[in-house]
Amino acid sequence: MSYSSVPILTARDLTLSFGTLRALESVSLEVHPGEVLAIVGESGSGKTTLLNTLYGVLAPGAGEVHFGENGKLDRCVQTLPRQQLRHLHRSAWGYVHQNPRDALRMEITAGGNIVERLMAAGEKHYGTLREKALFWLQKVEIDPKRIDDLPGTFSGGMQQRLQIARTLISHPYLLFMDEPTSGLDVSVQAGLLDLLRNLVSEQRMAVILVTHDLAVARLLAGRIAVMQRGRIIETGVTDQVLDDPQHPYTQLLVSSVLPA
Ligand SMILES: Nc1ncnc2c1ncn2[C@@H]1O[C@H](COP(=O)(O)OP(=O)(O)OP(=O)(O)O)[C@@H](O)[C@H]1O
Repeated sequence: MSYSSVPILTARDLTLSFGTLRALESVSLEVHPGEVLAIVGESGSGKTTLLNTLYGVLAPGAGEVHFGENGKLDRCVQTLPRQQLRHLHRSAWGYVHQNPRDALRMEITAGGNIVERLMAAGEKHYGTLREKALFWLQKVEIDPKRIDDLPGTFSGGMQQRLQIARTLISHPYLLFMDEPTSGLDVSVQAGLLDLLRNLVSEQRMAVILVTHDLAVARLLAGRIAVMQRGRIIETGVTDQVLDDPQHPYTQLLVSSVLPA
């Protein structure tokens, strides 16, 4: 795939420290419309820190993240007024957490969870909200009869599906995902990955996906960035990087996970 289009997000020279620990070191990247970029690396390499810095909930010590649609990177995450960042997070961007409980409101029904973004955007009509909730329940393959149940009565995999429905209902153009399938058992993971792959291509979203699982990266991502100790040490088309890794660390990562 070629990326001749203008990116919708760029990061330049991001550096971030936690005390004396350098969690990000001169990280630069670009995300293009409709592409899935996987960020991989071993535990502690800085993947989640990078994702949260791109998303604007962690402030880098140096560097900036610019974004925008329609060919213009005219906004900066770090200087965006807090209220505008919150609005962006509720509408044009989405974030799928590893643990759905970090996103779901456990005290309101499944349907209520799904339509929260629409309500925040001003939709008040009960019939419309109910119809949208039913539509999205079906889309993420949850029995619509569960619409009035609390998320706490759902399995882990179903809670993750609920979180995805709740995030995608506003049709974000950019989705941040942090290990969306880890913590689920293998058969549940497979179904969820299938669903995610279909939704991402159907909704034509760009996705920044953090995963330690190279098989997940291979399945979902067109491009991959490999992190080691806070740096991106190799990046490229996923199949090329995984089939012919150039950096010794990527070679180690691939040989320790993927069958030869
Ligand atoms: N809030 C924090 N305070 C201090 N250190 C932190 C904090 N968050 C992360 N770190 C440290 O920063 C480094 C990068 O952590 P990060 O969570 O980004 O790695 P990761 O690649 O996402 O790891 P994992 O796959 O285990 O989630 C680690 O050494 C971690 O201990």
